[in-house]
Amino acid sequence: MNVGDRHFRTIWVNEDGWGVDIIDQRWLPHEFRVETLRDVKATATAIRDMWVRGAPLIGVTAAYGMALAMRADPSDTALDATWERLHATRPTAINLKWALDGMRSFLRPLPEAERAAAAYRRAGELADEDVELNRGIGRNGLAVIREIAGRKKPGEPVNILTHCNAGWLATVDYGTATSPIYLAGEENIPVHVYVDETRPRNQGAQLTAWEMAGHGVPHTLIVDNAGGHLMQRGAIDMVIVGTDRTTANGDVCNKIGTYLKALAAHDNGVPFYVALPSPTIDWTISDGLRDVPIEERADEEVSLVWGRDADGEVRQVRISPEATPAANPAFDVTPARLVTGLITERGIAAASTDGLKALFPEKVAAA
Ligand SMILES: CSC[C@@H](O)[C@@H](O)C(=O)COP(=O)(O)O
Repeated sequence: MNVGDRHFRTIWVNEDGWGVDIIDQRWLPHEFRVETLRDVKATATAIRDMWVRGAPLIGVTAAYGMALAMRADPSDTALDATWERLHATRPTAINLKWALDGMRSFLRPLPEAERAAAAYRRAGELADEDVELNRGIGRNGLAVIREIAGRKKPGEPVNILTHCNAGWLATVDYGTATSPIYLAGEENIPVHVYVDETRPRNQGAQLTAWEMAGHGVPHTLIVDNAGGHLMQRGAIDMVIVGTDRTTANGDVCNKIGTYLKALAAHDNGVPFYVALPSPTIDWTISDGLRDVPIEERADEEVSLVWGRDADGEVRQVRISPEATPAANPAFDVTPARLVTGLITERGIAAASTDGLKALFPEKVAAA
C-alpha cells in the first residue's frame, strides 16, 4: 500500500541484492523507519521483538531468514538450526511453522550450492502469494460489505469494528481484515472503521489507525472496552478481525480481547467475521482452547507504554506502580460457535469442520 505517494510492501530484498528490508513497526505511527536484516540473529530479533508482526508477515520474514541463513551456510545443519531458532521466536501464529516447514522441505533436496539462490526465489514467491491471497480475501469480504451497504440509506457508511492490526502491515500487502475495507474504498462504498486501541501494545491505535489515516478511510479510535457499548446502540454493522491460528473446526485464535468482542457481537446480533489466508489454518488440531499455544509476553508491555511527548521525542512511560506485577497473555481463542464466517481466499466458510472442508477438501485429506 502507499506511504505518501510511494508504494511499499512490508518486506523486500535490499538493493544490495541480499539484505532483507523491513518496515520497523515499533516506531509507527510516529516515525517511518526501514531496517535491513542481514542474518538469522537479526531476523529472530525482528520477529520476537515485533519489529515485524502479524501472522502472514511473520511467516514471510521467517522464509527470508532461511534465505539469509543459506547464504551464510547452506548445510543441512544450518537448515535445521535455522528452523529451530526462528520457530522459537513466537509460538502462536501457525504461519511461522508453515513457512519454515515449506522452506526446509523445498531446500533439503537441493545441492548446497543452489540453496541460497533458491531460498531467495522461494521466499519471494511466498511474499507474492501472500499478496494474492489477501486480494482474494478482499474480493470475498467485499461481498459482505456490499450486501450491508445495500440495506443502508444512500451515503450512510457501513460501520466496521476491527481489533489489533490485521492490515497491510501485518501481511506483505493489503492485509486480511483490511483488504475488503480497502476494496470497498476503491468501489466508493462508504465505510467507517472503529479501531480498537488493542492494549497492551496498541496495534490498533498505532498501526491500524495509521493505515486508515494514510489511505483516507474514515475511522474512529476507541478504547478496547467501548466495543460492547457501541454494539448495544446499533453503531456497529459488522466486526472483521484477523487470526494467528484457526483450527480445523473453526476455532479462532487472535489478539487478546478478540473473544470479548465476539461475545458482545453474539449478544447483540452483530455479524462477526474472521479474515484469513489458508496458511493460517492449522489442519492438525480441532480444539483451539486445548491445543493452541498462547504466547505470554513480557509484563513491561502492560506496565509501560510508548508514545510521542510534547517535544516530539518517542519515549516509554510507566503507567502502573513499580511493585505491581502484570500478566500479559497475547492471544485468546474465540470458539467457532461465535464466528459468523471465515473469509478466505476461496470464499466464505462456515466456522466448522464441514465448512472448512467444503472449501479446502485437499487440505483436510492431507492432514
Ligand atoms: C493478518 S494478521 C492476523 C493476526 O496476526 C493479527 O490479528 C494479530 O493478532 C497480530 O498480533 P501481533 O502480536 O501484533 O503479531
